[in-house]
Amino acid sequence: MAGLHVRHRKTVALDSLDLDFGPGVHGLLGPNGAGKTSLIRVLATVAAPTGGRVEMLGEDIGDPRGRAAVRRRLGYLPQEFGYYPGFTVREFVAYMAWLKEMPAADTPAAVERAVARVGLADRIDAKIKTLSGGMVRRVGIAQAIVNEPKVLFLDEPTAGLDPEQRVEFREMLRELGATATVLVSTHLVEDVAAACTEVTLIAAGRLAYRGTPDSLTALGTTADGIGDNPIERGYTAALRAHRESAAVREVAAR
Ligand SMILES: Nc1ncnc2c1ncn2[C@@H]1O[C@H](COP(=O)(O)OP(=O)(O)OP(=O)(O)O)[C@@H](O)[C@H]1O
Repeated sequence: MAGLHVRHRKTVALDSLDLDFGPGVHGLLGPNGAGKTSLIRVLATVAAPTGGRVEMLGEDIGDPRGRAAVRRRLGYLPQEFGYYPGFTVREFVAYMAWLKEMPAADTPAAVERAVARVGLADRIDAKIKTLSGGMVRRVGIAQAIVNEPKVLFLDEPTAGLDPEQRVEFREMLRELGATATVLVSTHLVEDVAAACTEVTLIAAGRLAYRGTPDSLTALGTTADGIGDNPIERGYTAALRAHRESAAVREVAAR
């Protein structure tokens, strides 16, 4: 993507962002209001940017035909996902497969595979309204992966999962990252350390840091950050360094 700009009324959520994501699992980190959801919504083609260009899977998503082609190969779990409480898990995931224009003949097996992958095979015919919050989150992940997407966007996917499910989820992320580009927004720095191949940190709509989880951890052992473990210290140190250089640039521009 190049020069990506998103504005919500007077708030600039993304400020001329230039980024590329290759195969693997990318952790998207940043403080509240950094612009993570705004970025994911544009990449998932549910919101149009106010400026800039995004190319994905060889298509320009600013073009309706490119967007339609990408949507069939894309998976998206929104931060808050809407579902029909009276639907069963099977019905809901099948409905999402239909929206993604999957061939009807492939859908039943694909639904069962996706639901099994998130550990809900035994609840596939339960109504969603009877599931716990963490299980509903897993239904959200199942609908995102039902079409075996080449690009997958997950906005806070581990919110509401219990510790055991989070560990299982990280394992699934690593598997998904072997064949797809996965972008995961999270506040849980330890999820990033465990499952991501690359970390992108944004702050106030700009790129603040990019590197591997190991390089962020290394930063936490040498730089002056705060946190309970090296990667958390790396995160806070990178954020601080970015804010200091942004302040210097602002003074210089006056
Ligand atoms: N619909 C909206 N109307 C007005 N302002 C918005 C809207 N959506 C987002 N914003 C603003 O845009 C900025 C970026 O928000 P965004 O939700 O993308 O951040 P985030 O990094 O996902 O935050 P969080 O970690 O809290 O989920 C924030 O200042 C937010 O207040």
